[in-house]
Amino acid sequence: MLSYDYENALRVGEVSFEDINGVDFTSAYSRLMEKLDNGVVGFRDVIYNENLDEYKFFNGYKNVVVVGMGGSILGTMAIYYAVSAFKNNAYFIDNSDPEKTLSILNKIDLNDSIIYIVSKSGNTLETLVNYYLIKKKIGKLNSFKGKIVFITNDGKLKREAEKNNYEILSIPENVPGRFSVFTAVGLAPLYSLGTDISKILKGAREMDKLCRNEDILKNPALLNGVIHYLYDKKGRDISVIMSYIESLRYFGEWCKQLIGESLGKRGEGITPLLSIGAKDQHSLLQLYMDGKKDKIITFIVPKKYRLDEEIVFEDIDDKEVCCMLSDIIKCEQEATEIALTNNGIPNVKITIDEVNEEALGALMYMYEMQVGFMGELYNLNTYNQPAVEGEKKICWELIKKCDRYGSK
Ligand SMILES: O=P(O)(O)OC[C@H]1O[C@](O)(CO)[C@@H](O)[C@@H]1O
Repeated sequence: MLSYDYENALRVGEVSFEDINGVDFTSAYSRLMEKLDNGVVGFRDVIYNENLDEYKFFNGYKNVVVVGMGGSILGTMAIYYAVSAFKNNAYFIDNSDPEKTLSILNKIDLNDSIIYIVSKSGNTLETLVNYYLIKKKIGKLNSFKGKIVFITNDGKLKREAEKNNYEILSIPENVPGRFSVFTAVGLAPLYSLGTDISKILKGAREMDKLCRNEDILKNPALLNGVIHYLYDKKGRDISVIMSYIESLRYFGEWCKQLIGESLGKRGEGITPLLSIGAKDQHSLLQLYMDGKKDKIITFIVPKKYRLDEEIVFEDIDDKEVCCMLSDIIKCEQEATEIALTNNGIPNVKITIDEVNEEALGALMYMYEMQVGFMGELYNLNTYNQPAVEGEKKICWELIKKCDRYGSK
């Protein structure tokens, strides 16, 4: 399912096995388990939800449109682009970029679409405006035969959904947005996208068994968390997440928010930097090899690529080589790992069998637990994001000044 190799982070670099034993990870483990057992935070409970029928809306629409920001859409995108990368029936409206949003809405038939409006607070500006834009487009249709589902708990969007009798799904209040992929937030749209949502949860539950292990060497989430915590303390506060498959690009985007928004507090936190192999060997490997010693690399690699083919080519010595396409990218990852290790750059590797629902469930749950453990190590509130509120207040004031008809 998933294996975690950490030797290259202890054999080279500034962190030793003794350093690990010097961290009171047992207390951090206990504090997180207590929070999970007492329901202070609920991202573990939701993976044991047996009643998935409430997420299973009619999935016979040609288009699935998801509108949301941050944790309300990134988890869905991570799994969709990983598992369904070869389909093209999903449209993610995840920004306030008019070109992107209008290029989607001007192209698709909203009558043959199921539309998810996702916002836990119900007050996120971008999601609100994008909803009103869709409402405007629907208003111009003779009749709307699509379906609109709101996934929200509160705010303006909840009131709008109730006023219009739209379908409403709720999110457990004790699950922060960036931890909500295993709730209606991810599972309802992913069901409409033809993803096997029960396999996603199966993978998460398998990983949860490992994450409950107090033996750190058998608990990948705890061990990876302690290693990254220690390297941060040694000055390596940039966590490069380098996936050797394009379909994990949005998994990286989801990780970025999970790590950055959970741990970036009180002047602390590690900085996620996303890379895709093998291509970023030709853009950032120089920096990783010979730049500031402030990075630790995490490789994420599949054992098997779902599409593969034999290739025959001549190498630079004009010698014929016959191999599989996947042999090329696997050699590139191995060569990069060896080169970085030889250069004293610490690195860890997460290997999954292949990119599928179970693997994504396991991988995403591992990172949720890792961030949970790290939040306890830093002794901070992992689950809020107070620093983002200032910008929102300023933006709402500026928006009022944009009102073209002065209806203050
Ligand atoms: O789901 P909501 O309430 O629309 O919030 C969207 C995102 O905005 C944030 O609150 C940050 O502004 C994230 O934590 C959250 O995932």
